[in-house]
Amino acid sequence: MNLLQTRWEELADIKRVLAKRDWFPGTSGNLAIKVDHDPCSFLVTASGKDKTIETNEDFLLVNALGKPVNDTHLKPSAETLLHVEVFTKTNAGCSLHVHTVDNNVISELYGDDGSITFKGQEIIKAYGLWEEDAEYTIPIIYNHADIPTLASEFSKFVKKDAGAVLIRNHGITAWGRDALEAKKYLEASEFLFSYHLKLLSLKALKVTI
Ligand SMILES: CSC[C@@H](O)[C@@H](O)C(=O)COP(=O)(O)O
Ligand SMILES: [Zn+2]
Repeated sequence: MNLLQTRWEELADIKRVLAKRDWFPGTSGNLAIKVDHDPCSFLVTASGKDKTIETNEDFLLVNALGKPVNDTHLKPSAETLLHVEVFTKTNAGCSLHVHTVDNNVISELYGDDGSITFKGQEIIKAYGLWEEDAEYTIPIIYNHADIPTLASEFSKFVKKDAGAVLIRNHGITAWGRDALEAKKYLEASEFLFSYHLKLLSLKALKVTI
């Protein structure tokens, strides 16, 4: 198998797993995996497709500008420019974007604060933070409809080879040095969102009864 096929299979595996979790409602979400560093090229999901279905047209190869490398009728994801920021500013190898109810609610609850910080949770180790009092902060940005504007706002928080950014009432983009790390950041974040919302609801219930 050549490098392109290997990366295709890796991304297809992640897409299959995330689809099983219902993390692509209404055709939302997009995934990207780096193929080459110099010049930069990456596979990205084709735009507007039902990402729960597997086809041989799920991904296309794009360059550092997010433009298709080969002649194709496929359109790169509408949010390809965000993945461009990840791959051109860091050594990340994979970038994942999903819309979930939990990430949308968290982004709305804490959107005015501009970030949410988690602490005192074992799963924070998934971000590579092993100290007992470790904290992990996820920035929350405004959901600009203009994608170049959204990408440039997003870019302000793309500083490390692995990370996560919430887009208010839209979704999350998480990335890592490889597919495993990007998935780990994404899953840890969704775990923390779900835990936090459950805890808030139960605390509110306790107050009212
Ligand atoms: C129906 S989801 C809205 C889309 O604009 C977008 O946010 C999204 O995540 C999927 O867009 P896509 O172009 O398929 O990658
Ligand atoms: Zn989106």
